[in-house]
Amino acid sequence: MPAAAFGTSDFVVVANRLPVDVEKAPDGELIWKESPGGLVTALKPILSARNGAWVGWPGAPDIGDGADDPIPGEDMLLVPVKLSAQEVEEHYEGFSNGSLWPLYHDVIVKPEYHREWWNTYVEVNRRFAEETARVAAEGATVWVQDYQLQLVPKMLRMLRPDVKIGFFLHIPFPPVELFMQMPWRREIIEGILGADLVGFHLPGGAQNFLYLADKLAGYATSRNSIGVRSKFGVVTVGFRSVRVGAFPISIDSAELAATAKLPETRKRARALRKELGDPEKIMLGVDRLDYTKGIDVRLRAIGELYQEGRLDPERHIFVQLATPSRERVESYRAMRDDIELQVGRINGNFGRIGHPAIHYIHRPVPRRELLAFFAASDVMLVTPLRDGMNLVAKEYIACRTDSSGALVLSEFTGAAAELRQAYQCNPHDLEGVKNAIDEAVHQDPEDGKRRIRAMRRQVLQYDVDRWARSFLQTLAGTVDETRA
Ligand SMILES: Nc1ncnc2c1ncn2[C@@H]1O[C@H](COP(=O)(O)OP(=O)(O)O)[C@@H](O)[C@H]1O
Ligand SMILES: O=P(O)(O)OC[C@H]1O[C@H](O[C@H]2O[C@H](CO)[C@@H](O)[C@H](O)[C@H]2O)[C@H](O)[C@@H](O)[C@@H]1O
Repeated sequence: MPAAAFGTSDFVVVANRLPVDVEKAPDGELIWKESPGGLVTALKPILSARNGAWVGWPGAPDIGDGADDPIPGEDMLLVPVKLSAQEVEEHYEGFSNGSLWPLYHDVIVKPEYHREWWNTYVEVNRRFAEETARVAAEGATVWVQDYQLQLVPKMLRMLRPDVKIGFFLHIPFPPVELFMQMPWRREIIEGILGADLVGFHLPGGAQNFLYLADKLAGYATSRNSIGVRSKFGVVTVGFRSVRVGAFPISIDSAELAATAKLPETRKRARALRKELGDPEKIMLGVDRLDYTKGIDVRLRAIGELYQEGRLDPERHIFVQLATPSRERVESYRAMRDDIELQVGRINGNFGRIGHPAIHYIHRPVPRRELLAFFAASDVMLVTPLRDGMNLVAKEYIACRTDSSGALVLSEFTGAAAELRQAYQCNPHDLEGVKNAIDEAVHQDPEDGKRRIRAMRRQVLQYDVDRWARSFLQTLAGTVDETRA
């Protein structure tokens, strides 16, 4: 366990969440658990390898003095920013997940804009900036993550002009017609432009941002060449140049593949198939329970495929693993009710005693068990209405070490730009989703192998280390911009 030593970290990641969440047991004892989501999955190996510091919220409101104690970390210094219940309600549940999240995900649900939420968002961003300013060593590299902290780059620059600042957005950045809804749109653009380098998953997000920097804030931008000769656009902010580019995130592919290949994982995968009644085909969904993920879409598609006899509930079963997420936000509660109603209805219509057509688990599954599920499943269903990247799709591909399996993938994920050989579908077109599932379940095994092999090459070559290196080398100015 590294000792807390402020002002000495050369590499600092700042993210809304720490990689571990705290829970207070009834006896007051603090229990630490891995936190949910792809951001943590991606950044944990990067920070462990670099021995840096991670500034973040420990994931529970009002935990008192306990979290000042050293936090169990793996080769990194964990620096908690503790938030009150009101701050969690207004910054995390309110402005981050009630305003920004739906706005940036194509307004799938209607965003709400409240001044109190915004004021708390500003305050919490300030706290993160101040904590980071204390931790970072002279001339450190600071990498700020995601939509919850878009004001931190500018605030930190004012406190610590000596540090290099990168900002990466893990969710889509919306087009101008949507972003213009945001009452504090100019403040957000200015906040992000405090960074030296701004990264998005896809060139489209970078283009949207560059357009808005010009239109809203009046900065000179060069943006025509993203994705053609150069991967970067530039915004001129006073005497500074802010580079803007696309850096698609990935996973620790080799580690995942190696773990999926272990005899224990294979044994567990075989046991899982048995426990599920040895069906001919297992379809799998793995998501945070979020309305962006299109869990309802795939359930509707499967229900209709059973109804039409194109899938057989005796032979083709579906397992949905759903991690609870943002449960105090109303739209999440409503979506959970809808999904659980659908699961019940489909099982009522097509299951029998001891043999449900759909298995639904509403809790996180341990990592090893999850990899066994990937290894055991014939068809992976990833059907978001909108998703920044979707690491689950890449994890499934990495775990298919014998090149069997099939991936049904929504065109509205960042991953679709790389995983071209998946059975791609438009999640708004139910017939299209049904056809993609039907094709994947009944694919020719040789064609399936060709597809998985091509996707494995992509995922193994472009892993999370390459993502981080490419971002950090660009930030350090040590990369040829036309070839990165
Ligand atoms: N039910 C679950 N149990 C365990 N891990 C999960 C579960 N659902 C999702 N995960 C993990 O959380 C991460 C989700 O990342 P991603 O697909 O990028 O979406 P997001 O970050 O929006 O949740 C992946 O690493 C995935 O394996
Ligand atoms: O912290 P939570 O509110 O529980 O949410 C978990 C994370 O969800 C989002 O993940 C995104 O990042 C992934 C990695 O880049 C990407 O693959 C996925 O498409 C995104 O949805 C969110 O952006 C994170 O900040 C959250 O921690």
